[in-house]
Amino acid sequence: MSEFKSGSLTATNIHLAFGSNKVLRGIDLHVPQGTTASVIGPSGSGKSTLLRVMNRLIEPDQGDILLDGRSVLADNPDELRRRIGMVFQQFNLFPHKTVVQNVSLALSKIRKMPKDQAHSKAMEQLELVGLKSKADARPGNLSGGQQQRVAIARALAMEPEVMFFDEATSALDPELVKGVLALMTDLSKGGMTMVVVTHEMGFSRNVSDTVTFMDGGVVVETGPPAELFTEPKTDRLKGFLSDVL
Ligand SMILES: Nc1ncnc2c1ncn2[C@@H]1O[C@H](COP(=O)(O)OP(=O)(O)OP(=O)(O)O)[C@@H](O)[C@H]1O
Repeated sequence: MSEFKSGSLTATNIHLAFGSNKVLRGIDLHVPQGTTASVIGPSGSGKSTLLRVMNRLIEPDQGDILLDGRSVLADNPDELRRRIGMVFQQFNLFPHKTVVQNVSLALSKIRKMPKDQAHSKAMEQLELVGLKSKADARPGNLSGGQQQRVAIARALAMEPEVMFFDEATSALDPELVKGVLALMTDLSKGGMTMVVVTHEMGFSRNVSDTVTFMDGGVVVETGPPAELFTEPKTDRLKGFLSDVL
């Protein structure tokens, strides 16, 4: 998997409040092209909100977001969301469409690709995630792990420059987590630029290039996994790791 279009992603001094709840308080995150950044931290620390701000599902109160060094805040948010693929905890597949239709729909509707072309592109993506044989099934007849792989195929079909994963394995039964993490690992090794919010410390430690530990809406520590996991500098990270490892 080395054919990805890929860009660098930078967020600088991001602030966001929901009413009086200051959820993001000056976040900086730099994800060089072709690398994987994992974002870890306790529940409520602002990780999911940060992803949503970076693809402009939510507008920041302050700060900038740059793709390939250029600010995207003035662009049409729909255009940005085409450049950043997102995979959520819930797969949000259309239950009454087939698997291949779920993948091809956005290609024909948003990319305006002719239907037969969208279908072959969708089949290619399903092959990539190991689910070509399920093309004509309904999502409800697939396991949760397979459904999540369809959601990943759907995002990849749009040829994003960056992929966001927001707790992509949290809703899965433990035995299904492995397959999805293996696919994410393949994407990472294949050179996709990725931001992965995760509770999977094994992925964060063994696959990501950098780890960012958030707590209370700020970045407490960031660096290579070997550093953060073996020599945490702050009591907050030490405490978090002793709880989760
Ligand atoms: N749409 C919203 N409106 C109001 N408050 C929100 C909204 N979304 C998130 N919040 C609040 O923002 C804070 C951070 O939430 P967020 O989901 O970003 O945390 P998280 O680190 O991803 O947590 P988790 O690991 O549990 O998913 C929480 O206090 C949450 O209640």
